[in-house]
Amino acid sequence: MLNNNDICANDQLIQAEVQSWDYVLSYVLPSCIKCAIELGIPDVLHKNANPIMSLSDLVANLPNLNPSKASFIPILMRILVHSGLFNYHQQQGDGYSLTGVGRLLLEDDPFSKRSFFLFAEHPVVLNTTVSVSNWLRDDLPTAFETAHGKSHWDYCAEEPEFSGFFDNAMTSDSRLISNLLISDCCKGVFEGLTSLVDVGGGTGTVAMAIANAFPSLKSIVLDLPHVIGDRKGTGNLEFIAGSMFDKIPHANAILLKWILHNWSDQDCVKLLKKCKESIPSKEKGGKVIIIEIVMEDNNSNGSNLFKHNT
Ligand SMILES: C[S@@+](CC[C@H](N)C(=O)[O-])C[C@H]1O[C@@H](n2cnc3c(N)ncnc32)[C@H](O)[C@@H]1O
Ligand SMILES: COc1cc(O)c2c(=O)c(O)c(-c3ccc(O)c(O)c3)oc2c1
Repeated sequence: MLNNNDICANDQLIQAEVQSWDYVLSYVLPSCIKCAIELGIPDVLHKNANPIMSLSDLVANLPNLNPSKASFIPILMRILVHSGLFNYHQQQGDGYSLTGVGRLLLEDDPFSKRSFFLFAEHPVVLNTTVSVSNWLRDDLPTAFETAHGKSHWDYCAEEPEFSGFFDNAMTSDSRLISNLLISDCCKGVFEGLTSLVDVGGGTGTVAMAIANAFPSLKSIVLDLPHVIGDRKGTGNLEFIAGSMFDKIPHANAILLKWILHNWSDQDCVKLLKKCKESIPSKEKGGKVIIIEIVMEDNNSNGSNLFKHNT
């Protein structure tokens, strides 16, 4: 048993205590970001900070803030300043402005990540994340099924409100990535292709950018019927509703952006075999282009575990 003097001298314990508060309170920041977005703070700052906006002007311009809650805004702003989303300018007469990452919370920024923040804090997602330990104890394939009784995709087909949040989140990421894909650093991948299927291509943001950048390349978006809806292509862009596990249209190339990570290894093998059936051989120019977030394997322990199991 440690006495008080031992605790005082135990640097490791003090450090662990500090670190544990970081973990315990880590739920605060995402909920503050959601709150700021829903109150319209980033957009109000963007329109009115010239170059900074005072707290009283900010509070007066928030469209749906109940006046009785105005005194809570400084603490919200303090958390968001501390986290690097807003700047606080003390020398220039007390005021706020947006930082570079804060700009990504704007509704109309071309690379806005707003929808991803709102999706990540959606109650359906939060209920999934708190179900992980139950999922590890039951025999269902995903934590989503443990929490909601059906797969994420079946749920989306039945719940247009949640499906909209998900599709908007994916679209927000695709805007930045599609600009990158057609830029000098990546466009070589598409040169010489005459057709491409964006499998699970969602609302078509990436396929549309590729179709515009390469007029002689036909871009096809394949996704589930509730995502394609009544989207119609134009010119060299086509939308097809269907399941990638049934049939993938024939093309020179297939794009899989953020698809494989959603599926088990067995399903990925099934899907990649379907892809192979739909493209020419490698020698004849066929290719599958995969875009995923890759974790670096610097201290190998975690990912080696996975390698042993698969
Ligand atoms: C993580 S999202 C990625 C969307 C898009 N590729 C992107 O990066 O923004 C996965 C997509 O796969 C689609 N999807 C899921 N199951 C599918 C299936 N069986 N056939 C076709 N698309 C499917 C979903 O509707 C969703 O649009
Ligand atoms: C880079 O961040 C990503 C990328 C993705 O492709 C997905 C994704 O596909 C996904 O289903 C989900 C997801 C997470 C929790 C849920 O409860 C849920 O219904 C869906 O999150 C993602 C996050």
